[in-house]
Amino acid sequence: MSSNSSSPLTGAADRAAATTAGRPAGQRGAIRLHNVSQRYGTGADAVTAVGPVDLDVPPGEFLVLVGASGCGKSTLLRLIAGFEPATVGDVEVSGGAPVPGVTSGVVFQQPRLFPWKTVGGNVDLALKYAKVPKSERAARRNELLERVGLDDTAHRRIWEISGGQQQRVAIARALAAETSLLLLDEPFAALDALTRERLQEDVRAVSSDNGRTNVFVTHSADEAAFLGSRIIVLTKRPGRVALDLSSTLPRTGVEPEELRGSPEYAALRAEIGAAVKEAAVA
Ligand SMILES: Nc1ncnc2c1ncn2[C@@H]1O[C@H](COP(=O)(O)OP(=O)(O)OP(=O)(O)O)[C@@H](O)[C@H]1O
Repeated sequence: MSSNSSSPLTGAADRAAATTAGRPAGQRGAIRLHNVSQRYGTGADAVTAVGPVDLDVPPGEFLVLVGASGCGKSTLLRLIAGFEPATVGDVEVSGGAPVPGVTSGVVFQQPRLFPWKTVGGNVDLALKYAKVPKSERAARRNELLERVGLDDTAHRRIWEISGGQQQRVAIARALAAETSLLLLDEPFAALDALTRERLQEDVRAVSSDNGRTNVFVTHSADEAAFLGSRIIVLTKRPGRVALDLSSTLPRTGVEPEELRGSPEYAALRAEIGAAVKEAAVA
C-alpha cells in the first residue's frame, strides 16, 4: 500500500460529505456514546453484554478496543455501525444516529467477498453501492486497489488469491464509500503472523487518509499498541471502560521495524497487556 495521504480523484470528498449531509461538518467521523448498555434476551436468559459506557471520540482518532473474549467489543462496534440499536443510552456518529452502510464502512474477520466476481468486480460493486458515477468507477477502483497493494490482481478471481489478499480486497471495498469512519472487527485474526504484521503496517499507513476515524477491535496487546492513537481496554462482560490510554507513539515518519523495536512501543504493549489481564479477572 502506498502512504500517499490525498485522494487524486475529484468528487470523493463531496460524496463523503453527501453521506452525512445535514450533519455538522466538524463532527464528521466523531463518535459519542452516552450511558450506553446493551442487553440480549429476556428474563432468566437475559445477558448484559456491554455497559454502561460513555465515550467521546474526536474525528481522526485511531481507536482500538481491546479485551478478553466475550467482553463486548464486537457488540460496541455493531452499535457504532448502527446494525442494532442500544437497549439503553445514545449512540451518535458524525453528530447523528448511525446509519449502516452510510455513516461507516466495516471490515469483518472474514472478508465476505463475492466469490463469483473478480477482485476488481468486488470493488466495482462497492463503488456502485456508494453511488460513484459509472464514468469514475474504473479510475477509482484502480486507485483503491493500488492503495491496498493489489494493483496487479484486479482480473483475478477471489479463490485465486490468498487470505491476506482477500482481506486487502475487503479493506478496499470498505474504503470505496469514502465514509468518515471505518470499523474493523478483528480483521487480521485469521491470518498468519507475517501477513498480519504487513496488513497492520498498511492499515496504519492509510488510517489517516482524509482525516478518517478508525475503530479497530482486537484481542492482541501487540496489535493495539502498534495501531492505536487511543486504546480502550474493556472489563470482562458487561464490557465497561477499564483503561483509556492515549498513545504517544509517532503516527508518521517512522519505519514499522523501528517502531516495533522501540522501548516506548514495548512499554505501551506491556501496559495494555497487563490491563487486559487484570480487566479479565476483575
Ligand atoms: N445477539 C446476541 N444474543 C445474545 N447474546 C449475545 C449476542 N451478541 C453477543 N452476545 C453476548 O454478549 C457478550 C459479548 O459478545 P461480543 O461478541 O460483543 O464479545 P467480544 O468481546 O467481541 O468477543 P470475541 O472477542 O470473542 O469476539 C457475549 O457473552 C456474547 O455471547
